[in-house]
Amino acid sequence: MKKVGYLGPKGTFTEMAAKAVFPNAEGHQYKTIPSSIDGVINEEVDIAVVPLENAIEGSVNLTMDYLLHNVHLPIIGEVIVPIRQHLLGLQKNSGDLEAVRKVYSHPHAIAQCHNFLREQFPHAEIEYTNSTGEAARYIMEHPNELSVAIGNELAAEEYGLQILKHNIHDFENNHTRFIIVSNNTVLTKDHSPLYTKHKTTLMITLPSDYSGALHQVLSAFSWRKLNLSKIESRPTKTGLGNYFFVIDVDHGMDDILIPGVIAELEALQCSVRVLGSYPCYSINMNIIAK
Ligand SMILES: O=C(O)C(=O)C[C@]1(C(=O)O)C=C[C@@H](O)C=C1
Repeated sequence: MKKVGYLGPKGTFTEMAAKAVFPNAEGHQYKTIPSSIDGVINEEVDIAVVPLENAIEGSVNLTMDYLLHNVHLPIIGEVIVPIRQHLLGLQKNSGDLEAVRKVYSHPHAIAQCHNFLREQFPHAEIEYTNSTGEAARYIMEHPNELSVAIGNELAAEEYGLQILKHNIHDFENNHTRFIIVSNNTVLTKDHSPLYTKHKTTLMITLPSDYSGALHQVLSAFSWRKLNLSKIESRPTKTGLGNYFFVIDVDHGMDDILIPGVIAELEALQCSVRVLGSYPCYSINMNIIAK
């Protein structure tokens, strides 16, 4: 049986993502995103599932930078999960939300609910936790505090909390994209009925800063009619203004088009690292509810 590592404790969105794609795997919970990735490097687990991008908050830079700078681990899959943030608390505190002193959650969950928090709890303190699951567990463990958490319905169930308010995220179309990394596993379109398409992610470093450099890079994709679904620049961490580009191509690795792009970019003196070519899965609320 495969072992899958993810951000714990029980009741995180990452657990939802991992269980949707690997329903029969043995789950291992880690305290942070880097430690779940290290779990694969240290061979404690076969696979790690980590968040990479949220529709409201943007990229999870911690994940991106850890994969770019700290480890060499291929991306073997992607899963997109709808994110429904709820206000969670103990039943005994449910009657008096005005009395709430502190709101606990993961920084991204807090950021997804900024407007709600400003309107409903203008004077409450925000306490950041390593995950939404950790916030929910904290509320359960501290019944005498006048505190609430932001998290999902799995966490409410796991820690015996009540959903005090449903769907408190500020924008309806809230989704998070998780990536799956592994050294010993290859996923295919047949792995799961949630399959949608294949993608390839490339990390490209330009040789130097000259006019039209990025245009040349992009034209290698455009004349081959390769659609890009994301382009992002991240600091190389070698000095101000030094960046590389991370580009998602809506196309799996093949024998002609992607190798052609790579050869063309290398001829332009760019360096290219393939971060992964992988199947994408997408889940809906009905699957989560099961
Ligand atoms: O705290 C969790 O539940 C997580 O799985 C982390 C995380 C994130 O890092 O963005 C995942 C999905 C949501 O966007 C909020 C938090």
